Amino acid sequence: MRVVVAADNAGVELKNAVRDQLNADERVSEVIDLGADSATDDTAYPHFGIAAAEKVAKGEADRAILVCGTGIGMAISANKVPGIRATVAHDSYSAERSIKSNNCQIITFGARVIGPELAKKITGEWVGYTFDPASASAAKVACITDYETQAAC
Ligand SMILES: O=C[C@H](O)[C@H](O)COP(=O)(O)O
Repeated sequence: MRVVVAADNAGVELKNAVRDQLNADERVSEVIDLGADSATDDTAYPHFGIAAAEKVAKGEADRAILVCGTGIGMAISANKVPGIRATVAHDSYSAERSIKSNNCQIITFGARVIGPELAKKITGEWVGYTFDPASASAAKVACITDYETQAAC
């Protein structure tokens, strides 16, 4: 699994902690860090969120974890990229269902909301989940995709 990580200045520290854990996870083949590299980088979160989501949408990565102050701005930004399903996931159950129900490629964390230990725990669990295209959830996700591509659903 290839995972992109990115954060704005509010999320740099948590992003780095998540990145380091992903790098140590043998289930993860590649971690692509798009920055920010420093809390002094004041590039706004949409630039990071959109860049990360585009990498996933292009097939250059499988998933992404994005961090800002709340996780909300990153989720909104990533969801503007066609084909991307992103959500804030500050608890284990939501992170699990983001994959199993919604086939989300991206979860986001708010560094002002969640602590590093819980974020790392959720990250480890999240890597282990896969979406079942034969599940009853698949048609529901397909409805979203159909809307996005302007087909009826
Ligand atoms: O969703 C936005 C993020 O939380 C960001 O880190 C902070 O945004 P703000 O400076 O506009 O509050």
